[in-house]
Amino acid sequence: MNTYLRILSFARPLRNFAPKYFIYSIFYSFFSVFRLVLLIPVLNILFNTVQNNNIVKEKPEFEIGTRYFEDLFNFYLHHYIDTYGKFSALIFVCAVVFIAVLMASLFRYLSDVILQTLAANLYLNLRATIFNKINSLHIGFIKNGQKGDLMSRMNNDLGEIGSSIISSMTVIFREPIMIVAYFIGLFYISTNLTLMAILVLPLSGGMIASIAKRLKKQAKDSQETAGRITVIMDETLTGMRVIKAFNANKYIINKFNKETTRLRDLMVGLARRKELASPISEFMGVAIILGIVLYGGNLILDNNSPLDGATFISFIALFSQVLTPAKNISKSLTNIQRGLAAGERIFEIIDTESDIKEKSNAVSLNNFEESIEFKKVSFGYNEELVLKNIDLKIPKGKSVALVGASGSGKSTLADLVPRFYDTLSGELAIDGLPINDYTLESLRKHMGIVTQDSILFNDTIFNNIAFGVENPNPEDVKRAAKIANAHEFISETENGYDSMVGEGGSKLSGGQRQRISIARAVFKNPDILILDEATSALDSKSEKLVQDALNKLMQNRTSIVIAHRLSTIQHVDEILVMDRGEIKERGKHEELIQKDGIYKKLIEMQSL
Ligand SMILES: Nc1ncnc2c1ncn2[C@@H]1O[C@H](COP(=O)(O)OP(=O)(O)OP(=O)(O)O)[C@@H](O)[C@H]1O
Repeated sequence: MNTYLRILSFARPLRNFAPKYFIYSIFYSFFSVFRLVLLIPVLNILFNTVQNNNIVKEKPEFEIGTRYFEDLFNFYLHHYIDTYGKFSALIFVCAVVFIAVLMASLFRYLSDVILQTLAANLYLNLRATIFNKINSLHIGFIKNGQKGDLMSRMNNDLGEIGSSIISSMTVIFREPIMIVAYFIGLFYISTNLTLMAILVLPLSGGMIASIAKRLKKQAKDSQETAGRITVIMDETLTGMRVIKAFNANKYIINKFNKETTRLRDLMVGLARRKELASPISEFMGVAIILGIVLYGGNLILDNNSPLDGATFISFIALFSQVLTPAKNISKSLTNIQRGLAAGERIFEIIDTESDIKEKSNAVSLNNFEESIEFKKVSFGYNEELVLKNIDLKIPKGKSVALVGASGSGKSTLADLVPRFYDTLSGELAIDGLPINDYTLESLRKHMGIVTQDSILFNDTIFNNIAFGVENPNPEDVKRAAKIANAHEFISETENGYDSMVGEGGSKLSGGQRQRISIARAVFKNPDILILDEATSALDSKSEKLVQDALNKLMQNRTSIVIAHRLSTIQHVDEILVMDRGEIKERGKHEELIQKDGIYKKLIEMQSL
């Protein structure tokens, strides 16, 4: 129930919808019941059993209450019978029924529109909340949580909420009002019969509730399986080259089939239980009606009863209508379980706290003046330490290069500077103040990052360079592209700076992608540059262009370069040689060569 209310709370502001919806529903229910109660006079006319005690000779005085309307109706009915005959009276009653049906339809439409608007708002707010959350969470969350699983929650689970919770809202909110209205009508027709019917109704309700209860667990299992299927599809699409090259299609197809078969089984199990609800309520409904027919029939056959045939038939007609909303509710209760399970998976994301928290009294880093300093910094993603006791000072304007074997902790060290992760112990300070004391935005404002796999967004070249900046100056964008040796090839594309780069930059070559991401960093003009160098995948001409662009980018900036090709970093102010999370050697290129240690070995290995 809590989850349901929490999902609903996303349809804010409820006060815009609730009162109108409530009023329309009441009108809808009133006219729905009214058109059925009108069956009594219709039947009485047809069966020739119009009772004299109902005759109203004088047009009644207006007063608020059902009595007035009943008398007014009877007055006109008998007026028509007396003046124009029974068929005219029948036309009169049918006309009133027609108007009642029309009004019921109108109010139903109005209330449905309100509910759909509410549903659309709910979707909007829920989507925005998840997306904002994902944007505000720490990097580790995205790396740890599988991307496909997150996508599945945003797509499949949101869809599930739509098809179960939202579509059930009509039922949950309007049908109870309908049931109350029907019961008022039923009591109005016959108190005894209604009381008897009420006694048996909870029985079927209880049976349905017990079915619904078990559904949620199965629903959750099936959504998790659907999530895993999305992960496999995502991986297959991105990794198709590798799958084909390694002849792994069979392996991946088997893996996929295993999960889809499991999903099929879960869905069949779910359907078995869910589909039980309808027949049970159908069966119980007919059983109850039969009971009423026997009980009411007995009353009528006993001639002393105040109940007449026409009233009894109307009662049955009205009662059979109560069963429809009751059945709808029971069906929705089972449906809702799927939505609740989906809601819980979505709330898991919404409730995740970011590991990277900003202090309430955080200050803004307005200008970077002096240095970045690591003081005995240690860090690990889990128990195992990936960085151990790092001591490092990078004065403003200087550049350091991190070299070392794969997995030695180079990227991790660089990731600590923009606070993608927090240190485990020790202190990382900028201008003497721990970076945790600065606001995240002001801290990252000073940083530019060029990653190894240039990340481009499916947008124009222009927007990729001016990424995240509102109303950028086109001249600045062009200047950045020129510095990054990208202007020439951009000008040669069909639409120049307005050319789309394709998904992940797929319409560009590797070197072009890198130069665009370098242009992005140039455009941002950051004080601190973090460079995950990757020129190894490029041909020599492209590599020269990229390297030249990188060198221009690094000029006069404080840079941390993760170097894969040692030939490119010989000019930096300090080279740090990392090994299993520790800085084992440090100094300038020549010093390290003379030292004849790890660095020299690395150089020798690369020149082989
Ligand atoms: N998100 C993560 N969760 C858990 N462990 C991680 C994570 N990222 C990296 N590691 C581990 O931390 C260690 C250091 O990784 P890191 O990426 O910093 O090394 P690197 O020197 O940059 O390597 P490479 O040159 O291959 O990029 C590795 O053992 C790696 O397995």
